[in-house]
Amino acid sequence: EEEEVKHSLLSFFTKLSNNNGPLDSITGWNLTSDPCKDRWKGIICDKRALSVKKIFLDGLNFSGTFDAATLCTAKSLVASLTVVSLNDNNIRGENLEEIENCRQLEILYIRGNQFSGSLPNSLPRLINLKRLYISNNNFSGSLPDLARLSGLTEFLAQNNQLSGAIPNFDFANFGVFNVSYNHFKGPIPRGGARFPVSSYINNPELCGDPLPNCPIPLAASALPSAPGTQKSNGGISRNQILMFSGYFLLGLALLILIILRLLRKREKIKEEKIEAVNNVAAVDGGFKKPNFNSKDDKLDEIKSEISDVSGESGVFSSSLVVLPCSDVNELRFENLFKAPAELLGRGRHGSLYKVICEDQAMPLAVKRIQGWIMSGNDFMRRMQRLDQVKHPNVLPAIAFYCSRQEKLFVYEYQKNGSLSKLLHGTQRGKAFDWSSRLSIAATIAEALAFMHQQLHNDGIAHGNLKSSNILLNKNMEPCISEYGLMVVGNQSLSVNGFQAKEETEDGGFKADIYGFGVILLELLTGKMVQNNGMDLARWVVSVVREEWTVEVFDKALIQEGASEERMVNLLQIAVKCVDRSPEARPGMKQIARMLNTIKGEEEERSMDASEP
Ligand SMILES: Nc1ncnc2c1ncn2[C@@H]1O[C@H](COP(=O)(O)OP(=O)(O)OP(=O)(O)O)[C@@H](O)[C@H]1O
Repeated sequence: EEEEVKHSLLSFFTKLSNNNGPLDSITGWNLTSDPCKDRWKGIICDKRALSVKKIFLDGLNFSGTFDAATLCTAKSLVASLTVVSLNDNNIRGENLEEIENCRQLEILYIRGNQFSGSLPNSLPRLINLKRLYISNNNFSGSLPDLARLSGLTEFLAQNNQLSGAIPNFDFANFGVFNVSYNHFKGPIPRGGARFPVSSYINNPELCGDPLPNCPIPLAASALPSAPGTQKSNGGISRNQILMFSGYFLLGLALLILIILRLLRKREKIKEEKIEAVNNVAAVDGGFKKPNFNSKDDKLDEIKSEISDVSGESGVFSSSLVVLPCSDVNELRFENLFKAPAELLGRGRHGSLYKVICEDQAMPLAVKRIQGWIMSGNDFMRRMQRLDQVKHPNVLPAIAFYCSRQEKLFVYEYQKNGSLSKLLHGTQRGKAFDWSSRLSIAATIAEALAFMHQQLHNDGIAHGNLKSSNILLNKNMEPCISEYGLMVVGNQSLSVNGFQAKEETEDGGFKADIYGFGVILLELLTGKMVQNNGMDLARWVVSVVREEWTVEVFDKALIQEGASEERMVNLLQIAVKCVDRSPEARPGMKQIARMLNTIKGEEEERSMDASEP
């Protein structure tokens, strides 16, 4: 039997590698060794090293064929094989119908290959299948009835040529689902609206929630009219009359709503004027008063955008507050708005502009947040408190502005970009080695622990911690930016793994821990974050649970020879930070301590290595 398994694996690999290429360079795959005991590359066996459980050959440049007939023949192999993962190669398919013989298969990942033609009709007979990734191939034709697979929880099929209807999946079971960029048509089955539009886009004939409604089929209007819907003498049926009166009433209601909104807007502008005057009064004690005399109405992009919302420019000028210890020359509101501004990003919570003021030595970054509901006095108190707590690795605001509808925050522009850019930007590939990553993680942890400790009683957490908010200063040291710009009970409740239902006093702080955990995962995996890091966290946790821990790490780190032991230690901290339950997440002080221990060990090792 063992021989049979070996033969079957070897012929499978030979076909995968097209009789050349990687197979030659992958040592150990031969008839004289044992796939489990001799740990063939890409093979994972059960704990007693008796049977092959998983085949994991992602990104190895295979350009041959996936022959399901060779893989799924040896009896003892098909009885134990649960995972086949061949993502990101250049493989085509052969005898795919035979896949049904690999009946224990739970995971089939063949994303990012050259598969074409129809999906095997036998797929729904893989009754243990839980995850199927076939995205970024050239599969065409309609999907087999995958809805029969009651255990299927993840299905990624984007970027193929698939057509026909989406099977009637029980979406309640799904954690991940994407069929975008295909040719699917017809209505999205019930429950499909659980997933965002991006899971369905670019299927021109697909319709229904969350996409626009499906057109009413023409056939229905061509049907003979039922009794009671007879046309009247004038040619219009009773139903049509009812429908038109419905439209008329709806139109009327809309008109009334618009008038009401306009009236309310006028009222708000009035209130805002009053509040702005109050704001100026409130800042006398703690802050430098702005030097202002603007009545200019030739404002640039930001100003006009803001004016759209407020309708009045002078109101804003009066409440720009410049913080005392900032390094800027007299910062005047009118100069800020006259200066050329470049939109750097429009995030979930606001927009960020780079502004170059003539009278300032350095460019500024201006963050604009809308819809933050907080009274002028509370806001001023918050900013005053934030200004009292300083840490060299937390970027302070230089100035801010507050109105009822929006807040502006002015920072020094950091030309070295963010941690997110460093990890995922065009510079990716430039050495960003393990010890630098570890050092950045430890520095952020210390800074965040300090801020949490100082501001705990004030209830001011960061609220939106993520790698794009970790900026690199001129010495390439990490600085936490935008601390305290999101408020618990407001925007932050739905972000960073912190759901409204879990609201507690410590909510914002626990959300920061989650955000920090996601940053650690980004540093370890090199992977991009989507969906507030929940996808990355879920993926890492599932891989770790499947005992593939090493597979999560960034290939650059593995190639560099980074210490697996310390990476695993860091991963363990990250996994604790992204625990679904906020109470189970450790505190920042404890995290900083653990990180410093790992960093200390790393430094000791490099000192040992450099000693003669
Ligand atoms: N002071 C700064 N100097 C230089 N770049 C900055 C500065 N602050 C932010 N950035 C960068 O500008 C880009 C846009 O910032 P923005 O804050 O709008 O994005 P975001 O953090 O993804 O969104 P949000 O905070 O609304 O969730 C990001 O890449 C960010 O790293």
